[in-house]
Amino acid sequence: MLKIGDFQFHSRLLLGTGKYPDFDVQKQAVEVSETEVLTFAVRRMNIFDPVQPNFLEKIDLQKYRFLPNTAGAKNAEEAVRIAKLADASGLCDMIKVEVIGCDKTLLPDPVETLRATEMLLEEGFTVLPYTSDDVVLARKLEELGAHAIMPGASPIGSGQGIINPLNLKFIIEQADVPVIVDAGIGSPCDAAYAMELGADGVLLNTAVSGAKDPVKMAEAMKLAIEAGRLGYEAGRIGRKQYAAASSPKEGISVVE
Ligand SMILES: CC(=O)[C@@H](O)[C@H](O)COP(=O)(O)O
Repeated sequence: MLKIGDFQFHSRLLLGTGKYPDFDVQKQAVEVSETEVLTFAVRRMNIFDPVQPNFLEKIDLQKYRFLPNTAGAKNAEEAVRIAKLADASGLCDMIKVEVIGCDKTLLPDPVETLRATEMLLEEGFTVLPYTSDDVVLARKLEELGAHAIMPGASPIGSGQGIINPLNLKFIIEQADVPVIVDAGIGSPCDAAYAMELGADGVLLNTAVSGAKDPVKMAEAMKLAIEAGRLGYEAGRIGRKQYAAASSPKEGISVVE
């Protein structure tokens, strides 16, 4: 079970809703992924305009928890404003703090992310900050009271996978709240790797929505996250420099 604040989930996959070829493919991908948490950028979703087509019309709203993000915010005050807008829409169970500090890399602004997290916690939100893979910043976010920490694997939409597994491992080891690896996942092996490192979940979007077959990829991601988690729980073997025979001869009398 993945526990974030007051919520509990069977699925450890948090799925983004942007950039699908069309709403029908998106609906199928969401269903096949078995995700229980959908995330979307408040600025992109037509939550207040009933005339505009909206993906949310296609799905059973009761089946999901919503994690809107504050994409577009350049500072903490803007993030809080966007979060309140999301809250007013009724589609905000938790809020993902996303304060981008660099337009080229879309990496988060650490100072404003910290401030926004503090302000939103004071407002009573369940807060999941998207952060870089900075170990100290992750600890500070947790100390503030963040309900989960979401370090990036690599830049949003880059599909580069996990660039710094060591930092992710450090963040996971020190955290007492869930660690959700967010952004940059390119393929199922990246998602499985994140889970094998001990992550509690994975948030991804582009790897599914941009795949040649988003529905198949959604299923692949689901399976990869399950496999990675199982592998983590099973405990992998240690790495050795040299070979160790799979069928040891010790203790067996061999007739030559
Ligand atoms: C949808 C969302 O929240 C994205 O900002 C998120 O970070 C996913 O990134 P990828 O598209 O790289 O999976």
